[in-house]
Amino acid sequence: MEIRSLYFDGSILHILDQRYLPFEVIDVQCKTECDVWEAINKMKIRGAPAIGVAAAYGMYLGLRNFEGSTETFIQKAKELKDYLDSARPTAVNLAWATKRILDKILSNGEKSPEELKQIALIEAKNIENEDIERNFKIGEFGSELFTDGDTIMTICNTGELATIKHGTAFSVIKRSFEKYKNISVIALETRPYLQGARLTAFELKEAGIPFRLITDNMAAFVMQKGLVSGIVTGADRIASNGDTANKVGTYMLAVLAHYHKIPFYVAAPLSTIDLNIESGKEIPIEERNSDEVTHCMGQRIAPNGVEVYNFSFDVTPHELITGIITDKGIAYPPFKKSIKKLFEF
Ligand SMILES: CSC[C@H]1O[C@H](OP(=O)(O)O)[C@H](O)[C@@H]1O
Repeated sequence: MEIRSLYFDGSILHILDQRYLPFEVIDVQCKTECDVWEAINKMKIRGAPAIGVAAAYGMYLGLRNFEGSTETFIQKAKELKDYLDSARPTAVNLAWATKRILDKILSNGEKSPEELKQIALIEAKNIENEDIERNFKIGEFGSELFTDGDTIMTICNTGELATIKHGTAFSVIKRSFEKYKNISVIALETRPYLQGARLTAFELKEAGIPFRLITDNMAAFVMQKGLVSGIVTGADRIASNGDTANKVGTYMLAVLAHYHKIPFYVAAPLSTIDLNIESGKEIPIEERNSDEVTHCMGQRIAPNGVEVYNFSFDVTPHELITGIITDKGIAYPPFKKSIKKLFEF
């Protein structure tokens, strides 16, 4: 079954509501920028690259019925970017995508609003199509790091549902499975949204890749038992020094990998690298509703009124990262230098 996180039919942005997977396939029809904002904020669609593409289409949906001068059209586009960027703060791909659309409009400021609407739509389609090629290349580069018989651990979901196609860390896993014998996966369930149990397990099964699903608190023991050859995770924002924000629990894996001398890789397109920040200290970490912690699949599991922490991401210091796999190649320490070099290609 072909899994698509989203598709634009020329009028409506269709989003697969991931909150109900793998049990129900529900199509969310986004007709306005508000529909897109809600789809991102409520995690109907999630995954850094996927929310970037959704927001790019959200810019078009917010502009397509605009009437007025080019000057007020540009002002509207700037307001739309700020609005859509506010849906979720951590994944830089969101703001990167809306900036792509705004910059395209600004560089064509002499055109009419009707022409600029089409330019915005074409740029959104470009961002969508580029994601496919980028992720395929991530898989090619990353699979060079593995060999026959390897077991790859991963957290959260970085597959087709988090991107447009191939995935990021999932692309490395899939390409390794295609190239080598006896590749298998250990996937963390990834509380509280259960991206691993609900989405990655679904995608691995669809792909016919052997895997074991584990609870997040099993990760250390599984590593101590020597069952993990390497770890590949996704990323939501990578600072210019290589510090990486990713799903909460990633930092835990990195520390454990360091202790157990297991290679720890991050996989992401260049659009996930934020050269405007020096370190992970500057990355905004999203905190979500406490219900996600006190409930599981809508079922209350904690007493009423308990206090929680619900950090949706954490930051892995670059010192714990073996390499960063991108669509332009693999960056190795010192990351400040190697990341900069990737942008020169
Ligand atoms: C290739 S997806 C990158 C990243 O996004 C996920 O977060 P969320 O499910 O909250 O959107 C997770 O951190 C993935 O690694």
